[in-house]
Amino acid sequence: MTDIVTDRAGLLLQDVVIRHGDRVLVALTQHVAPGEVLTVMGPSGAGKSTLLGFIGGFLDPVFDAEGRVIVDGDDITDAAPETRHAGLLFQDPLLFPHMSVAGNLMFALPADIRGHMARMALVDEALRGVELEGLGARDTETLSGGQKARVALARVLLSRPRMLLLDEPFSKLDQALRGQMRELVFAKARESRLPVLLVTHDPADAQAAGGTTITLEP
Ligand SMILES: Nc1ncnc2c1ncn2[C@@H]1O[C@H](COP(=O)(O)OP(=O)(O)OP(=O)(O)O)[C@@H](O)[C@H]1O
Repeated sequence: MTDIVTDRAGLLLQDVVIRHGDRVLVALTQHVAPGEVLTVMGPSGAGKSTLLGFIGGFLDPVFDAEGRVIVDGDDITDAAPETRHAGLLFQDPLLFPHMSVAGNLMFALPADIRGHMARMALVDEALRGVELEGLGARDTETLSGGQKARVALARVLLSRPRMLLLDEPFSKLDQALRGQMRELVFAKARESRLPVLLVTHDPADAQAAGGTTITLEP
């Protein structure tokens, strides 16, 4: 066991080992401070998405996992996925099609925020936060790739996450958009003091993230 203080803020992965049969895919202990990024790199099949699945609570049962996932001192290792409050972003923005931007964002708002006006105000604020002010009424199908990525980010932030788990979220964007989007995501994480785990194949993402980078072995 690694001797680590578990009550500090941020995301702590303590003595995590993930196996598939006899193969050890992941073996690590890492702490990600609020607002900081841990970048996970490594070749295809190394286990990057598997690690995200373990943290988010959606690890396929073909894997054996041990170790603890601790967020702001709370041990969530055995918690149901929906109670972990992980904000997930993937390559694909996964927006609900043929629904307005505001409709997509409304879905993410916690149920304890009541009243249409209060909910709309939060949606509008979230849209301003990702520089999409005034686009609430648009059908998501009519948005550009970069705009869809911003809506996906706004939706995740509205869900009041305790951490961000990002699986190659910039890889479908072209070079210029990719740079803008990663700056926006990292800025929002710092602003909201969210620890971030970023899976990527792009060393430029790791460099822009500025935190620790680990490389999983094939
Ligand atoms: N449901 C599953 N059943 C069996 N093997 C699986 C399953 N999911 C993943 N694997 C295997 O586990 C290993 C790790 O997969 P994982 O998706 O975590 O890799 P990755 O590093 O994210 O790869 P990529 O960069 O291609 O996304 C791979 O060998 C993969 O084939």
